[in-house]
Amino acid sequence: MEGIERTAMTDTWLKKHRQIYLGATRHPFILGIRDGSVDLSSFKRWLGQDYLFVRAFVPFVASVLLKASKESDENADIDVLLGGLAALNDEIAWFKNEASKLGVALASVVPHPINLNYCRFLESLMSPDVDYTQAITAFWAIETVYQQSFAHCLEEGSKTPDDLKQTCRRWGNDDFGQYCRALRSIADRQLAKASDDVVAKAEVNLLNILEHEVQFWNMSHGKI
Ligand SMILES: Cc1ncc(CNC=O)c(N)n1
Repeated sequence: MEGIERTAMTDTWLKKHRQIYLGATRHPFILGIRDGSVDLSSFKRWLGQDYLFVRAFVPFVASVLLKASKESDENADIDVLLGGLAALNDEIAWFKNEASKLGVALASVVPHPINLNYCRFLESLMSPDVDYTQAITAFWAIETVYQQSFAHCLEEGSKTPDDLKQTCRRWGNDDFGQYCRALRSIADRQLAKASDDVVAKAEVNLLNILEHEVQFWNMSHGKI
């Protein structure tokens, strides 16, 4: 392998699965935010469900941190993951504040079956049988879908209403973009030294995540 640079795995996958990836990051719900046509009831439904998702995401991120501490020799990985947990702490406070502004009672939000399904998938990734490479790759994918989706709503030419801009900035800001790039480079480093079996599993997980994310956005319509 010496002297031969393997192309970054995530790059290969995003090219190979471009259409599915765009299905998750350019979903009609996001396009509706971007052009201002989204309705408030959809936004509120997404907010309530995503709050529940984020609460379930915390133990998943903790499990990735635990795997990093056991399986990675890089202290820097822990720093990145700890930053991720700190961001989730802010995020939960933001959800509570946003929900109270919009009159969404978080304590009485009933988790939708699509949400429960995604949370069950997260739980399966927390198993000790799932190694650090798979866990960090899944983590990168989940964060990146939100980063890319909301950054799209802030690009030149977008007509995102002012009151939705702060939501978009939460995931679409440059720091979050930098953080996602850090996760991506950890994932690529791990994938470059992983067995074919682990790489294959990580790719299947990526496809599952993209599908879960599409379903999650679909939920905002309230028709399913
Ligand atoms: C369904 C879903 N996917 C990804 C994220 C982004 N990560 C943490 O906030 C999220 N909030 N919700």
